[in-house]
Amino acid sequence: MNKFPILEIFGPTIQGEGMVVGRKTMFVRTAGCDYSCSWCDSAFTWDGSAKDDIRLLTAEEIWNELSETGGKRFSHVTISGGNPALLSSLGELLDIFKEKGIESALETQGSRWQDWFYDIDDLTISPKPPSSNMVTDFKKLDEIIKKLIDNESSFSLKVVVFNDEDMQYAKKVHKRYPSVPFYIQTGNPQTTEENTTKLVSDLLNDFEKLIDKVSKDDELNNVRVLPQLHTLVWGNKRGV
Ligand SMILES: C[S@@+](CC[C@H](N)C(=O)[O-])C[C@H]1O[C@@H](n2cnc3c(N)ncnc32)[C@H](O)[C@@H]1O
Ligand SMILES: Nc1nc2[nH]cc(C(=O)O)c2c(=O)[nH]1
Ligand code: SF4
Ligand SMILES: [Mg+2]
Repeated sequence: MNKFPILEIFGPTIQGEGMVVGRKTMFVRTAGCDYSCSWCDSAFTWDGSAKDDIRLLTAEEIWNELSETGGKRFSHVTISGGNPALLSSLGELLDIFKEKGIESALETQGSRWQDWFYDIDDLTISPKPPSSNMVTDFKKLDEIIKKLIDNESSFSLKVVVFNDEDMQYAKKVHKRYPSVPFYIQTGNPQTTEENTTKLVSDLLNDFEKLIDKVSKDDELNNVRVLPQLHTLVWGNKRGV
């Protein structure tokens, strides 16, 4: 039995981001990432600060905990991290979902491929813009996107935008893969702010500015602009 490093299992809540925003879902958050984005809102998955909370669980144990936590009140599970695509055997969990009639979503940055991506219902690839300090391997990303297009997978691209340079990057990604549904998401620069009223007010301002930029840009006609809905509701709270 393979074991997977798990940091959080929570829900039901709503998917706060991207292609299935608003969908009622459970979350499974894996530990470990091959990136270290400067603004990561889940840095505890890779910076060592929550290393004592990591549990090694089998797919069956993850399923049992999802069932105990969510009861009969869910039909969809989102796998996020960290980068869940580091886990080559995670297909074992997707086999259980299939058997139980549960739909799945994945959040990953497009740095690694796994064949179990084919079994995900709503797959989000979120390449990282310059403000993250990460560098996109476009050869790898090309390979991943080609496989998903050839398989007719339901997937999207989501780029978080903090500044004009990020917007240029977002445009470059959208141009490179014009047939892939494209989402632009507000960046949260205050991931440790505890004053939710202030945070939400600032984020709504940033969201408005982002909408304005996209509205004025003739290369961004076929895109969707979204905030992180969960952050607008719960601020930087974990496990929601
Ligand atoms: C925490 S990541 C985990 C999954 C995967 N490592 C990835 O980055 O796609 C989940 C999503 O949150 C986004 N995200 C992380 N920090 C953020 C921030 N400060 N503001 C807005 N979105 C953020 C990421 O870009 C990604 O789309
Ligand atoms: N409600 C909610 N929606 C989310 N969408 C992506 C999340 C993530 O951290 O990957 C996330 C999260 O942590 N909570
Ligand atoms: S790739 Fe995702 S989890 Fe990893 S550091 Fe970046 S935002 Fe955080
Ligand atoms: Mg998050």
